[in-house]
Amino acid sequence: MSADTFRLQKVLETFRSSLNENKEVYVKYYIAGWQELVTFMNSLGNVFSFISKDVVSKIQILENFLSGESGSHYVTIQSMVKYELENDLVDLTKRGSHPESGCRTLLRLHRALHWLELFLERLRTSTEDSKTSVMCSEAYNESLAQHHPWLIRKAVGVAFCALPGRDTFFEVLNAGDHAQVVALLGESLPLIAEVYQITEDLYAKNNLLELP
Ligand SMILES: CCCCCCCC/C=C\CCCCCCCC(=O)N[C@@H](COP(=O)(O)O)[C@H](O)/C=C/CCCCCCCCCCCCC
Repeated sequence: MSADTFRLQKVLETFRSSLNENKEVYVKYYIAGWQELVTFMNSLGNVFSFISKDVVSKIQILENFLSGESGSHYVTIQSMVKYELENDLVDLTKRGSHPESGCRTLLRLHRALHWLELFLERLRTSTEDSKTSVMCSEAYNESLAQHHPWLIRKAVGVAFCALPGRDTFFEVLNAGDHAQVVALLGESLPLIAEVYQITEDLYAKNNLLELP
């Protein structure tokens, strides 16, 4: 199996590594989790490339901060928020001199993490008759869609129609038979939910949930 092969287990491991004992979220592992998900999306075909390009560009912005001269402030989401707010590095109400701050970039991924949580929970509890496209779009409408303009929502709707059926989807997750995938999803979801909630609370406390 090549290093580029997607495995659900790797997603679980990266999100597990992203939390420390103080419940801080490591940016390095958070973006590594997203990188794994991009690998998965790329394996589904070119119709998803406009989505993966957007995720990759956001991962790149955060990687640049991490490896830059202020990298030590970007080790955790908590330290990033503190540093950027204390140094006026975030456009809070309209886009200005900091259109690609770490806080606003991570917020886009954070909203997408909510979609992932809702989708994976549907997948975990799905039956043979369930359609991935329906599960995906229901999760999307309950989360990310509220933040996307009409044109993006339409393009996303088209992409959902190209999703493989449930059986193929389970195979691509590369985690064994259906029962094993369901078990691993059951293990992964609380971790993803915890990372999501910690970030949500931090952003809410600092009034960062609507960054332009
Ligand atoms: C455990 C694995 C099983 C499931 C694997 C799913 C893999 C999903 C990988 C990525 C999910 C998509 C993440 C999308 C991030 C979107 C961030 C965003 O909202 N960007 C928009 C706003 O950015 P700014 O303009 O403000 O910088 C941007 O405009 C959006 C562009 C593209 C559309 C994104 C739509 C996302 C739809 C939901 C994902 C569908 C993936 C289906 C694959 C199963």
